[in-house]
Amino acid sequence: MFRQDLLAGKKILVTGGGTGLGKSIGRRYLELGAHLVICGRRLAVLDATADEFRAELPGARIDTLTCDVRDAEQVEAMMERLWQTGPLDVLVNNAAANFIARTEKLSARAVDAVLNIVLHGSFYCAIAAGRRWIEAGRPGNVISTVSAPVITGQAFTAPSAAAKAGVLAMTRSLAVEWGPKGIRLNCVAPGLFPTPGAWEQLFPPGSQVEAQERGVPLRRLGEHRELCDLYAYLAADGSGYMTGDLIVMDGGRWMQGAGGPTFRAMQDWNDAQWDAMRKK
Ligand SMILES: CCCCC/C=C/C(=O)SCCNC(=O)CCNC(=O)[C@H](O)C(C)(C)COP(=O)(O)OP(=O)(O)OC[C@H]1O[C@@H](n2cnc3c(N)ncnc32)[C@H](O)[C@@H]1OP(=O)(O)O
Ligand SMILES: NC(=O)C1=CN([C@@H]2O[C@H](COP(=O)(O)OP(=O)(O)OC[C@H]3O[C@@H](n4cnc5c(N)ncnc54)[C@H](OP(=O)(O)O)[C@@H]3O)[C@@H](O)[C@H]2O)C=CC1
Repeated sequence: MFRQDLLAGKKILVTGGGTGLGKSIGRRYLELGAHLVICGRRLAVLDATADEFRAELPGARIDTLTCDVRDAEQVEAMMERLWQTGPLDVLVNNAAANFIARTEKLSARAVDAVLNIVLHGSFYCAIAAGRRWIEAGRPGNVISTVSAPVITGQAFTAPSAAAKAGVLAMTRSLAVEWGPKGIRLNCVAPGLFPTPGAWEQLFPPGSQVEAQERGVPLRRLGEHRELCDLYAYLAADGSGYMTGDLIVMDGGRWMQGAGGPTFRAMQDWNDAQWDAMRKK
């Protein structure tokens, strides 16, 4: 889809880049010539991913940095180290946490566990990068991973929905505040893109009442490559006029809600069922 050197010369940080979607996005950035930096809390996970990438893509430039994004001091220290080898061009706020629970049963620590990673972590990273871009008079680019519940809300995952909605509000606020300085920010809301992390937390064995594809108008799950190409586009200069946007890539899943189960069932009606309905 893209020229192989689309991202050559760009240094890109993917938070939570050692696993799941962050790992897939990082791999795509490397394929397209970027200098990739990944961070997360577990160095062994980051190093294993980096080793895998180096074996797959000889010559790939990849650095690993441990950082708990909940801690503003660790974020500052990470950015300082990262900048020592040259400025960052793109920040991808991907690190997140989520779990299913009845909201009235959540402890304060449980609420904070999600809000601190998703909302505070994304804020700390955006400010630490943004301040450096502004001081240096450089353009910047922030891509934040949110989810469709920023539009709809989502029962039993209220802290994640609220935190991601906060990240969208941050994105739109800073798109205006920092736009004149050449810094742009956008959000991506992926639908169902299987990863061990998300599936362990959100779809435990036995919890499914129907095949997950049934809830998606396009009747399939997302492929990582499809999502990664969107992140590649957003990281590239060719998307330079996009800012403050929310791009949902979910096969139409989030729009199912308004029709309810009856209209959803109609997606699978045959001609006889439509004829019977007309004759009534
Ligand atoms: C298509 C649908 C849209 C989906 C959108 C979003 C998807 C995702 O974000 S998927 C990403 C999934 N990946 C992860 O969650 C990985 C990171 N997760 C974690 O690190 C843990 O799961 C964490 C969130 C619990 C944080 O770990 P840690 O900081 O080590 O926290 P503790 O284990 O000490 O727990 C803190 C606090 O939270 C309570 N708690 C933990 N799990 C649950 C639960 N399932 N239900 C209720 N409460 C939970 C835990 O008990 C602690 O509270 P206190 O007991 O009061 O101390
Ligand atoms: N998979 C899907 O279908 C969907 C995913 N998303 C979003 O996509 C993103 C990736 O999720 P996914 O790949 O599925 O799940 P993962 O669990 O694989 O990814 C979460 C990543 O965040 C890192 N992380 C968690 N807490 C911290 C922290 N405090 N500091 C630094 N890093 C941290 C984890 O690494 P470590 O534990 O080592 O710190 C891990 O690499 C998330 O933003 C998620 O909300 C949104 C909608 C759907």
